Amino acid sequence: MDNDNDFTFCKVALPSDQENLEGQAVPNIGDISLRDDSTNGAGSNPFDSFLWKNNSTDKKSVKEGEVDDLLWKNNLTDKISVKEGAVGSLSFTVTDTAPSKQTVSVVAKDSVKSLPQQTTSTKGPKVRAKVPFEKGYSQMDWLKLTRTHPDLAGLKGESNRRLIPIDEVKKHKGEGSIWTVLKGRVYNITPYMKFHPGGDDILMKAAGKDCTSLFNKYHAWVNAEFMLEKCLVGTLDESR
Ligand code: HEM
Repeated sequence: MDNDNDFTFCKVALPSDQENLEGQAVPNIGDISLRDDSTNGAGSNPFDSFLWKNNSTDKKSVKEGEVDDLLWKNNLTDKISVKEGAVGSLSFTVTDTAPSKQTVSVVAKDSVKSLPQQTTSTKGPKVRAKVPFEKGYSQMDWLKLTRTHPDLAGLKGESNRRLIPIDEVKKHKGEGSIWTVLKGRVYNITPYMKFHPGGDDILMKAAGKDCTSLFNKYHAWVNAEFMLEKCLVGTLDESR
């Protein structure tokens, strides 16, 4: 038989630029999952519009320095290590969030060029005063309560269009009844205390006074008008 016609054992050479790929695989490949990072998460969380004033991508797109916020939101409070590399035409990022769990994002190099916002920062996460919520006190639970409770504001039939002097607000700063003023509106936040993601201790700073500047200092983006809608007791009477 003429060996030139037998292709059975013909060796196929690798393209020269891939010759060294063998053995270059990501270690522990079995522990690595693939994640599509091409979306920025906007709209994927049912609370996005509930918690935040608008669905602007400002907060949720990953920009240099904003990764901390995203990590915090996803409860990734542990130290994060981010490794980047490239295999052929793919670049990858390995995010080590916990000792036993690794996540790798693989994106084509070309798409990275066309999406300049998909950058990561290896800067350590900021320490945020996030308080783990007690069972039954998540933001989902609060949303449900606002939809089912007949009188969260404790109005007992009174109108919530009443003008309320600050002196009256000051009287409601104790355990049984806690009012606050936010952007000119008076809210009975007593039922919200245990649902506050920053904790009820810090929210006590709002008790019996105008908390607008504190509120804006911590989270101006939070949609309090909507969240506390059912806690509205009136409008602050600024003339007194
Ligand atoms: C009275 C109306 C308030 C409402 C409806 C409210 C609501 C919220 C919400 C929804 C979050 C989670 C934020 C997020 O996921 O990005 C949060 C966190 C937090 N809030 Fe408030 N809050 C209020 C007032 C305040 C006040 C007056 C303070 C400070 C005295 C405060 C301090 C915090 C802190 C420290 C956190 C956690 C850390 C952070 O997100 O930076 N909050 N609050």
